[in-house]
Amino acid sequence: MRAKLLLEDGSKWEGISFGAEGESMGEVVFNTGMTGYQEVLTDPSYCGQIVTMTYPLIGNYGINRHDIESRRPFVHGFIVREQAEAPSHWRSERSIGHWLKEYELLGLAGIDTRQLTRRIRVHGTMKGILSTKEESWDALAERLDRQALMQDQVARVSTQSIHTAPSYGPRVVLMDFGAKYGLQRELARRGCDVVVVPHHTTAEEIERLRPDGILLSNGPGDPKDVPHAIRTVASLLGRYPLFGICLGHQLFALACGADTEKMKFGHRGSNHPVKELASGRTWITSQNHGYAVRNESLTGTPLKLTHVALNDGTCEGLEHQELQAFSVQFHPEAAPGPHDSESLFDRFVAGLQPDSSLREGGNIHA
Ligand SMILES: NC(=O)CC[C@H](N)C(=O)O
Repeated sequence: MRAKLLLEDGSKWEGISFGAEGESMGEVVFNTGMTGYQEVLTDPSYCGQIVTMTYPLIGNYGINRHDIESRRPFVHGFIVREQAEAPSHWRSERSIGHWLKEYELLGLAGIDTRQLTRRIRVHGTMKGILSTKEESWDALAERLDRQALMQDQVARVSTQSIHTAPSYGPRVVLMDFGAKYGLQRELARRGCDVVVVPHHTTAEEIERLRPDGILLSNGPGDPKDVPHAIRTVASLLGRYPLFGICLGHQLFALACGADTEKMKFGHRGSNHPVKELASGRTWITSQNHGYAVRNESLTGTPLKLTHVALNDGTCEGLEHQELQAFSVQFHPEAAPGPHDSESLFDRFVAGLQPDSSLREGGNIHA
């Protein structure tokens, strides 16, 4: 079956459908990872986006039950040069096409993804519509025109209710704006007592959970679309040690008086070089963001720039100069990607001071 993609700039792309049938609209972005497509598809930060992979062959090691990063894929469509119909890997359970169909997601293969990526790099990310329907480009253009990009992605992907992963270590409240499983995995590895809370949880509700620290998760969309979360972060500041990742980093910056802006085409891939300014060391990082904290907006705030992207000089990390709070724009949990920066979780957890009556082996009722 054929499938079409129409972009906001009027460019038309035709290829082969490999997922569900129907129609889907979203912001068309590209990811440069050579592997890790399953983690990309299930990263809730891609909610509302149609993702193009620049690597030409995707799906060759199939889909397995280990590499998912959330309860389901949240992308609005997937575009590849070539889809491997017969994956080969001992962990593989099915092909990417079968899996996309199960979740009623559209896939488009057989187009020149390099040309599409160059177009996005020149024009910036754009709205696009994918369709398997037999109809004119004009009809498609009309519907693309009428639909706006969504702004409520965080509410769509965040947990609906509080859930816990109890342990004896420091209690971390993970504010879920669309958290990847990797964040919980890293906290669990360090023995943390994790409480995951919905995006709209207030500072008072969080206080009642008696946390030792707060982790602000990654998540989709513009950080300014969740003003309630910015207010909550502002009132948690100084009361608990705080660590922000990706959207969490942007919310932390906004809560401290800095500003964010939309990037032309963002950073999405598994090999983005970032310089840690204190040591002069370069880390290779996993990234997925379309917004960034404006470096100039840091003037007059209590924030210090700690990490910069080597490709374009944009802000990749911040630290509060008086309070125990820091954040990074990239993904220290990787998944997919290199583990150069995972020590950031050690730094966060080492700075937490758990209630001593709850130490492992101790009598919690003493
Ligand atoms: N991965 C993320 O948390 C992304 C943050 C934000 N949605 C952005 O695109 O910049």
